[in-house]
Amino acid sequence: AMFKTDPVRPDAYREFERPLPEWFRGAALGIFVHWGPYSVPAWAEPTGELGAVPREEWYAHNPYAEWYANTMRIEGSPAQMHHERVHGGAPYDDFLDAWKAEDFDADEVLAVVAATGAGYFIPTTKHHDGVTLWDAPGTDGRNTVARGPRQDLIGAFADATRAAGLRFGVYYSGGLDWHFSGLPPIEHDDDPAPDDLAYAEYAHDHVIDLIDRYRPDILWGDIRWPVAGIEPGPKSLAHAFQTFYERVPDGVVNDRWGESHWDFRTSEYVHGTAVEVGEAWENTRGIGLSFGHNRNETNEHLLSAHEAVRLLVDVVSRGGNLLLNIGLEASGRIPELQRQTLEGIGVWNRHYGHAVVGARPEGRMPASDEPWIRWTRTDDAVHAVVDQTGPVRLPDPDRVLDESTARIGERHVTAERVDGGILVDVEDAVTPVAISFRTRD
Ligand SMILES: C[C@@H]1N[C@H](CNC(=O)c2cc3ccccc3[nH]2)[C@@H](O)[C@H](O)[C@@H]1O
Repeated sequence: AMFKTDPVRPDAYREFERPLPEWFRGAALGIFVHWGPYSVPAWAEPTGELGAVPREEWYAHNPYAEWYANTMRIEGSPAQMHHERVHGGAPYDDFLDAWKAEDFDADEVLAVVAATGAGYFIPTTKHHDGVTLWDAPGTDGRNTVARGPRQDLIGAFADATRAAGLRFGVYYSGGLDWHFSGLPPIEHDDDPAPDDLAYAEYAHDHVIDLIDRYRPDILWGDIRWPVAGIEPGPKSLAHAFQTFYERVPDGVVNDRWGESHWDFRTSEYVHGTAVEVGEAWENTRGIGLSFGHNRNETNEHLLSAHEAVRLLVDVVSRGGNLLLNIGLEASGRIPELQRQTLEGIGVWNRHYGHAVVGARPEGRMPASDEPWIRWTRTDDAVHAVVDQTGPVRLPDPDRVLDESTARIGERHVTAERVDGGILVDVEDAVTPVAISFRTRD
């Protein structure tokens, strides 16, 4: 199947296993960017979230606007009708030439990203349409240096990310490349994907080039790796991982490189129970229903800042990171609705980031979500994040904590033990509220 099953770790890849670097484990939040020729039409049906849409509907009504090159080729799909009506059925590559990135300023994007409190930033370098955002080997000019933006967008992002003091990652679509493979549109989960050695070596050379030129801290593969590239050989995936860890000793790779190796697991929209255990995992999603910008998305489709913060706190309380995606407009601007959510996350993190950045699970999961509460732990403190104000009764935490040290942000608050719990008076605060206690063990 095209999507990852539960990858096994062949012996040939065991040499790459290592402890998860603290910089990744404690990061809490990463920001993704999907940006490509698909950002010109920026059109998809806001069908629903991955996991909530029946699989038989998914491909012809794909809410992922970055799948436009596939959806527009499906007979009778609304995207095909849209493409005929609005773009006269023109070749997809016309969008590469129409993509000007005229308002793009990498430092401006990274200023918004850094203000969220995120610890890392990952742009797409090649999505499923095969267009590379740098002058990648073998692309024969089908890239953003030779055409469209006429700029090494990955280099610009890498420099701006480092200048902003964040870790830098690269997303690479290993499992799908509709241009290279020339296959018919995908309409079912198990439709074929490029698996031959020629493609595996082509993709290997791209990953090596990204490592050599941008020294990414994260290799974020997608879908999977071509099977022919898993086998030993001069251009095998093992060679790429070897090169990566030599150049970036505290680098990490995700779990979408086929049956090979991973430093951290990933889930997408739907929380994957098999994946979300321990502390080496990440949940990714768009701010809306799509990763690529979709002009059809309105407020109702997007996470508000409040909803995004609750998701962030929930993920961190269970040991993971949240990788939240921005779909940039073709111009290079951040869509206004998405910017509002990002700014709201930043406001919250300025108040309560101490409860999530560098935090670990506190070791209990709430029985229910009424009232909603999530616990985290940092070096010498325990944090109860609640989503209400007024008198709040915290269920008795297993850890012995000193209720006399209760704080909300910098402010000391009164907390008293009442039958089997701790009563805290939460006055006007930014919700959700992190109530912090010193531990006394
Ligand atoms: C970030 C997102 N990834 C999609 C491919 N998804 C997977 O390979 C995938 C989904 C998923 C869900 C649970 C566990 C593993 C998974 N892999 C792409 O098809 C989207 O365009 C977008 O780039």
